[in-house]
Amino acid sequence: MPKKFHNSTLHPLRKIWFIASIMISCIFITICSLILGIQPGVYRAMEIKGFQDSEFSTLDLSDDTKPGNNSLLRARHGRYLHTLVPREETIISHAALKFMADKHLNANFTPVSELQKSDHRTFVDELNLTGEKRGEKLSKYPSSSGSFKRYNVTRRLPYAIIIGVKKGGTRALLEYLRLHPKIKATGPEPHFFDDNYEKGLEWYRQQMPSSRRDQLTIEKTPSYFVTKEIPDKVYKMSKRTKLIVVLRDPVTRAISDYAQLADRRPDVKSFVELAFIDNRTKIVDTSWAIIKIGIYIKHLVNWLEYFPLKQIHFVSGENLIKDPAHELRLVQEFLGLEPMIDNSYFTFNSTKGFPCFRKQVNSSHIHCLNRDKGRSHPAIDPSVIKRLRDFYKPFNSRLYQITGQNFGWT
Ligand SMILES: Nc1ncnc2c1ncn2[C@@H]1O[C@H](COP(=O)(O)OS(=O)(=O)O)[C@@H](OP(=O)(O)O)[C@H]1O
Repeated sequence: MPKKFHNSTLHPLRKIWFIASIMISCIFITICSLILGIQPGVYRAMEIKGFQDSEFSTLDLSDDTKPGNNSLLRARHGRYLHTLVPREETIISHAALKFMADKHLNANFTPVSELQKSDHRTFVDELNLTGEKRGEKLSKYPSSSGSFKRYNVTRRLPYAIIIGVKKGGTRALLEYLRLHPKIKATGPEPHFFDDNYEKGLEWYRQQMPSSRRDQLTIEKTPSYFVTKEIPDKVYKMSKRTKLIVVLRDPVTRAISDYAQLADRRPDVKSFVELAFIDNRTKIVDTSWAIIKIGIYIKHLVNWLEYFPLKQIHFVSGENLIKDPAHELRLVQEFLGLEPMIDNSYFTFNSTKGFPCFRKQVNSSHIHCLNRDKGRSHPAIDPSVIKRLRDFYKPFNSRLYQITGQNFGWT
């Protein structure tokens, strides 16, 4: 098996769509299709990956980039290979450089258009992904050595999405994740896949915050989880998208959702009137959205048609309040990040009844979510609560079974 290095530091060239790809018997460097403006596929010695398939999700194109004086690697073993070493700020992975040096290999250039003419095989599953546009502005950040290196700062389609659930604690989770230096998160919910889909992926990308190439972009729109058509749409954007769902006891969730509704529409009917088809028989009205959202397993099944379970991370909404650092550790792990958000960021605010947090670990300034998070709930008769708990029980059991996670709702 050839050993693969994913080179996330190569610097592609303007005009001439060069590829940075090295294949010398055991080294194979891949690069993202977007950079080249060509479909993912295998082009002789190089592999072009789809946008999200490649961590290299930036377009490092700048107007002043020109081919440098280095030249393409030409393999000695009958196979040719291509890479680019255009200018001094172009960095090839150390592994590749060392290998080249060890083998006394030279560099050279070959336009991608030429490579495309030669044998080409397309990966079917990564077609038509769009992502970042060419020619985005480059920003400068000081490197650790004190000199300036070019880092591509641009807006990127999300690497992970908090897809639900409404009133689960999604805002808290997003704000906590924002504390991680490798995470960039949206502010408002973009509602791309439900309300703005016709605007296209470029519109969606524009809703994202700018990020460096070593940062992950995350958005949250809790309505995604319960909308049937959305898994397909997310899959079409990228089947690699990581999905996060914050789940909270469906009965408390329903009451929380109702409390918000009643805040906005004081003339709304009582919870009991809406929750049951008939108050006397106490048949639960499953057509009421506030009830329907809580049948989590039903919605999850739609996602599982497109995404494997291991690509979906479930956060316990209750634990997120009780022990945010623990839940955050699991999420950071899931995202493949070094765990940096720990206990030292959180402090429990007993007046609010929720954790609040500091944005910098040493800061004395504490932030809490605003007043529409953690609002007081209307008092609901215990018999109503019991009836709803009984209603959700079989669905919850199935959820525990499928996810392998017991959320402990009774
Ligand atoms: N730190 C902190 N501060 C305040 N609130 C917190 C926090 N952590 C979790 N929660 C719970 O988040 C619930 C709101 O969930 P969402 O943010 O998903 O709501 S929304 O769907 O975006 O409207 C919100 O629901 P309510 O208590 O019913 O308001 C809270 O229970």
